[in-house]
Amino acid sequence: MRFVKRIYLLRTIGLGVGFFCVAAAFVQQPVAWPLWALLVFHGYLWPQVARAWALASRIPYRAERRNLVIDAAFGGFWIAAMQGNLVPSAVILSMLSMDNIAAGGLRLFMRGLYASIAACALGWWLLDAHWSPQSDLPTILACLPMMALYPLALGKSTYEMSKKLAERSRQFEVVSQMDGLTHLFNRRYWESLLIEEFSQRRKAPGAQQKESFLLLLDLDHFKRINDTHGHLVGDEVLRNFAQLLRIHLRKEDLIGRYGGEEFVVILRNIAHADALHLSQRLVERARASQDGVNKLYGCTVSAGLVPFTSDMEAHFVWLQRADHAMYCAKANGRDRLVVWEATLVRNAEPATVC
Ligand SMILES: Nc1nc2c(ncn2[C@@H]2O[C@H](COP(=O)(O)OP(=O)(O)OP(=O)(O)O)[C@@H](O)[C@H]2O)c(=O)[nH]1
Repeated sequence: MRFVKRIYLLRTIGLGVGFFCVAAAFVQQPVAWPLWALLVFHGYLWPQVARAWALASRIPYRAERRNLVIDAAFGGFWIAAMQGNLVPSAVILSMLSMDNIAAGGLRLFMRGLYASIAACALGWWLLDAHWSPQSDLPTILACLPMMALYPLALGKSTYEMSKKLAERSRQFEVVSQMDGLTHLFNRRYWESLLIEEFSQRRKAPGAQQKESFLLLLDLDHFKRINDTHGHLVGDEVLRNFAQLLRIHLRKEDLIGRYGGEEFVVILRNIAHADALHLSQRLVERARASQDGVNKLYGCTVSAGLVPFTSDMEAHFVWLQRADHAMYCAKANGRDRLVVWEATLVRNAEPATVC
């Protein structure tokens, strides 16, 4: 529909001023009234007819491409009717080509060209035309508005469209990075941020004064929320917890939903004591959010915190350590923070201390 609207505007301008090119050639070499009538129809009625026809069809975009080929055929016919009057013929051909290549690339351009050649040959034969390429001064002058106005209109319309496309693709990019429920970063995108942070830290370990931490948070007994209150409330808890993270973390922290009821945060460029304090505060805030607007329906959170250390060979080691620390928090009774350290040994018995 938008394509039809765009072409309608361009066609109205193009044919409105193009009328004068052909009309001037008809004055230079007089023609019979049916050709004048056809010219008036093409110049001022055809844009309306083409739009209505395209909009009434099942696939307006395809119908409009067909209309563009008809435009090209009209162009070819006018060249024959003007007996090859050189300046208006060249202007019409170049404007039509520009139109078709802009609207449908080389393929539409070639289809338009064939249609122009066929209609020109048919017109030449029907009208028994004679090659008469001279253009007098009034004809040349009548072509000037077309040469000046139409490329401007087409350029403006193409610019507007590419601006819209750039905006759309930016929106798509943002949407593709987000988790639909919580509007935090989704796992795929967040993991790419983790890889980036990891490689920056590996490349230049001393570049930042402070450290980077990975924090993994998992809601406790979340299944119970779903089982007791239903999935809609479960979703609400996930959204509320995401909001809690947004409120209490810093703007440089990269927060993602890792999956289900698991959340991950990269705490960038932060002192050890601050990372610890921030993470501990999140656990306490979750515990305190049992009612109020952002309530968690009794859910607490278990968290694992891991500093970046240069002995990690890959980003997933960082993740594994965070998972390990979080698992220890669960195993130690949940609702707590565990900071990873090398002595932390995963125990086979979930109930025992890590
Ligand atoms: N409402 C809702 N539930 C989800 C979503 N994603 C995962 N879940 C549920 O989250 C629950 C996770 O359950 P478990 O893995 O047993 O974890 P838990 O109950 O939190 O237990 P612990 O982690 O051991 O404390 C499952 O019931 C999933 O169906 C979601 O997007 N919305």
